[in-house]
Amino acid sequence: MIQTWLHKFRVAFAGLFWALRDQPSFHVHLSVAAAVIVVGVLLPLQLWQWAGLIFAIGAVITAELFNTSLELLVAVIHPDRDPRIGRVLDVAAAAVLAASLAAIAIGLLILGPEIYLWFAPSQA
Ligand SMILES: Nc1ncnc2c1ncn2[C@@H]1O[C@H](COP(=O)(O)OP(=O)(O)OP(=O)(O)O)[C@@H](O)[C@H]1O
Repeated sequence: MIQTWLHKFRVAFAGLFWALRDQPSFHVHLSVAAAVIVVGVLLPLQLWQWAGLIFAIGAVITAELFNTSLELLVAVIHPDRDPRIGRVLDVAAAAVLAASLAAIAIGLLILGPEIYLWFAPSQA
């Protein structure tokens, strides 16, 4: 039982590390996520704000992993160009776009006011 779960984790982490190593899009997503986390650490964020940021980062990474998975699958089962395959990949890319736009909105809503308060002159 434990061996089965260890195997599930091992293959999942292998997929994650492969995507991190070989997919340039991931480097962009991870750089932005790292920048958001650094800014978040500098600000006095509450737990629910961290939860929002982590959820947004997780959603983008999840969408990118599914997109990458589909690209790999298409490369194997249908390497020739086909407009229907193109539409499948376009929709998968749109999922990453939708998650990224939502993450940008969440980041601005959470970090925007905090950054403003950080730079605003004290009223005291
Ligand atoms: N086999 C195919 N048939 C038709 N169109 C394709 C095919 N492969 C790729 N495309 C088109 O090229 C676009 C980019 O696909 P590709 O797999 O090159 O993604 P990518 O630019 O490497 O994305 P990412 O940076 O997420 O890895 C697709 O959205 C699709 O419109």
